[in-house]
Amino acid sequence: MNATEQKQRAALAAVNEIQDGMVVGLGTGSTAAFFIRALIEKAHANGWQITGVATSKRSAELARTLGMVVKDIDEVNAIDVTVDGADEFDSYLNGIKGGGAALLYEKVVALRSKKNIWIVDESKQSNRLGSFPLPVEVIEFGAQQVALTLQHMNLHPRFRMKNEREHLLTDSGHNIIDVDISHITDLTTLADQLKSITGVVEHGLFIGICDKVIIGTTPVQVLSKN
Ligand SMILES: O=C[C@H](O)[C@H](O)[C@H](O)COP(=O)(O)O
Repeated sequence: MNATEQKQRAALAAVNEIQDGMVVGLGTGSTAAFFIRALIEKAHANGWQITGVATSKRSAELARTLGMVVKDIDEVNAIDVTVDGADEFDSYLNGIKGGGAALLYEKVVALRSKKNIWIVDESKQSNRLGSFPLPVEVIEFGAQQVALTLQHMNLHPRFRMKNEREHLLTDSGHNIIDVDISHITDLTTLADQLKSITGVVEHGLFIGICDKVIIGTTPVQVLSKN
């Protein structure tokens, strides 16, 4: 079964975690898009009232186009569960996110959710995080200075590009600098160091946030936090 089929299977399995009346955090990316479509289909078929809280303009637009009520995070009292993809995860359910540049809103929503589920294909599983470049979201002003700091930290920074000349801009108008953390062993310390750099808004290390990973293999594998 290829990666796309696995993403679809994981997304379908995650829909089983949702009940009528829930406020659901909607992740971003190709796997999350499968989930949004499948959830809305089930909600329509069963007459469910589901409210979505989106982690990107893309996901909000997709959900609204398909008929879901999507609210801003500040308009809901609580988020029952968030279902999102991941770029890499390990056996502790820590991971790297932000391959689609949505890490900031994804983390804001995840940290306010009662439960976080990641839906993935098996290629995302890793013994040690760092094969996927870690996205660091930075404000545009002084972004080159932050890149220099990251260079001095030996993290081989590279700006995420929109095209040959322009930096990519996130939904918040920030830049993304991808860094190489494959040689770093203490990721908690690295996370703290990155957050302490003025100009850094957030990074894509999600440590201790995910409660459950659903891998769309046959049969589906579920990893839960102890
Ligand atoms: O910024 C994007 C997100 O973190 C995505 O959830 C992540 O990149 C996984 O995307 P996909 O499901 O397309 O592999």
